[in-house]
Amino acid sequence: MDIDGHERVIEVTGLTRVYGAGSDGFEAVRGISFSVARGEIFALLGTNGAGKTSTVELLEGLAAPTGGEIRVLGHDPYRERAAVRPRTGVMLQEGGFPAELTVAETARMWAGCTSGARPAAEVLARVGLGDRLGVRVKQLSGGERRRLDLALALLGDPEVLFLDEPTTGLDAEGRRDTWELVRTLRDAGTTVLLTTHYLEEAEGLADRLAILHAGRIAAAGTPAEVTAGRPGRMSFQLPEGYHLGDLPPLAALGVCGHEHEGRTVRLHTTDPQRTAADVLAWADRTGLRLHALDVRSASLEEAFLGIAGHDSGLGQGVAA
Ligand SMILES: Nc1ncnc2c1ncn2[C@@H]1O[C@H](COP(=O)(O)OP(=O)(O)OP(=O)(O)O)[C@@H](O)[C@H]1O
Repeated sequence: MDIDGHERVIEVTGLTRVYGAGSDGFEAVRGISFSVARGEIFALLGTNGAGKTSTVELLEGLAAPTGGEIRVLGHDPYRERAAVRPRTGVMLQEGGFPAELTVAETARMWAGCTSGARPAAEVLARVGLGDRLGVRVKQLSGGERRRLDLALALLGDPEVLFLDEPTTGLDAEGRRDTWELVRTLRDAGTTVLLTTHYLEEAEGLADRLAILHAGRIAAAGTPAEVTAGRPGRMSFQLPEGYHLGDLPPLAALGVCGHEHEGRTVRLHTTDPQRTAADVLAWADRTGLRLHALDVRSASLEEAFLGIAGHDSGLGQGVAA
């Protein structure tokens, strides 16, 4: 089956995963369905404990689902692991490699277990570890370890790449380099499924995404589809002596919610252009200059908070 003419490389239907049994059982994944086309970057986004890792482990064939069905490259990744594994690359959250081995030794060891492995030095250079070949794993920084994990996932030149929080622990530059590499892989036809806490990462990188919340998909689509119809935001500082009540009636400005903290006013609006035009016209009429002026359409962050609530614990402003 196709998505807009592209082959579906990952198909998930009614997937459930229950930990434990009987009345003590906990349903971490509660009947989710989605598919990923060849050459697409698909992000699974969610709060802590939403079920991202539980889902990805099933896609990787590390455990059998409690219910539902998974097809990766047309096969059941658990029952037909031998058919799927050589064509997929997996970057787990914790690589757990022997601390005493060097970067080059680790990659060579891994290459020995990987069918059709690329030369280790080439792959390490690709993730920016070309000058760290002789360094022991225990001496690597957290970010360098994530890059080593990524290199190992790439050794077999996989058709499908699973990345579980690939940029956690990376600094802004390392994160951008990883995004660039993931885009290059996608452009060369690799299908990438990644999990992330970082909204900017999903927004900037993913062709499509699903927001998981409490084991269910709360929203899915392209970043633009997921944010469509969500309120945008206008914020500014009112000059000394002015109050929110001095503005025209908020409902008449298209405002559907607001916050006022100190001198800063934040308006939530379904029509940012109209709200901005009306507020600026009011400021002109009144002879005011509004400082720290900012108008923006709904971001994935707003969509996410709308779904998951304000205690989401998600990373924000990553690349700042
Ligand atoms: N082995 C297990 N036994 C029991 N419960 C588990 C087990 N593994 C995960 N869970 C629970 O399942 C739920 C989903 O966990 P999961 O690790 O899939 O979430 P996640 O979205 O990846 O979260 P995070 O972002 O924190 O990694 C959580 O409530 C977690 O406590």
